Amino acid sequence: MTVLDCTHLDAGHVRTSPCIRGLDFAVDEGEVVAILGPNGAGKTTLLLTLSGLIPRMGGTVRVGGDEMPSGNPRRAVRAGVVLVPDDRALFRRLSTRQNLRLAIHQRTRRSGDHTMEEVLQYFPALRPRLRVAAGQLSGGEQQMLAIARALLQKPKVLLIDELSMGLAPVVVESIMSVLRDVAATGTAVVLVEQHVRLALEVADRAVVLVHGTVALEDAAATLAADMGRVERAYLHGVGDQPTPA
Ligand SMILES: Nc1ncnc2c1ncn2[C@@H]1O[C@H](COP(=O)(O)OP(=O)(O)OP(=O)(O)O)[C@@H](O)[C@H]1O
Repeated sequence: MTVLDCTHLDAGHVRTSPCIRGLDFAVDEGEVVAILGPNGAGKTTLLLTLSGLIPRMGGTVRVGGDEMPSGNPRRAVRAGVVLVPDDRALFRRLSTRQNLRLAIHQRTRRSGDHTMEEVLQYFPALRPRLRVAAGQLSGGEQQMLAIARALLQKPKVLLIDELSMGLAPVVVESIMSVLRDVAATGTAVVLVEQHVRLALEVADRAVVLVHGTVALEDAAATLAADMGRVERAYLHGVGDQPTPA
């Protein structure tokens, strides 16, 4: 069942020139979708718009069938749309446990919220690090903490911007496998990723954004088996043109 549905979405930072134009995009419960595309394609802008951190310029965003007001991050979180931003936005001087406690304190009153214990089961590596300041954690541990904190909000749609940034591939793979477990519980996961191969390994479906529109969209496994299509979409903004002779 569709959990997030955008139609004719226009978004951006300068009203006269939206960098997302007329985007139609939907995600099902339990689906992992990778948003790929070259620098400046509008991937981060899309996540910021979906999470209400910047107002949209046109179109609609529905979560569980309910239309979201534009530019209302609290409402987005209440509806179940939770963002892990690319800078991870941790309280660096607070301990791992304090960061998690703050998230529990902030969470909404929806029933069935995750407890700290439940999210630590996803990331057991954080257990011995609970007293350590977030700023002292390794990059991988910080990313785990950022995702654990987001899970405490009991997201219906988890948006993650550049999970792999600054992390070794082996660390990224282990975090991505946790995301598959999260998706198996029905949470939709939307990953903006520069690391195309790793993203295609974990995702069910991938969307290549170029200049704010969908240049290519297909099952991740299909794209992983034909990276030439992905490369052509990046280079030319079209995914299905024949390779030039
Ligand atoms: N705060 C801002 N003010 C004005 N323009 C911005 C701002 N942030 C991004 N942009 C512009 O919006 C466009 C889309 O940027 P966005 O960061 O969404 O792209 P992206 O696909 O996430 O790329 P990257 O991988 O480089 O982050 C770019 O042209 C960028 O220069």
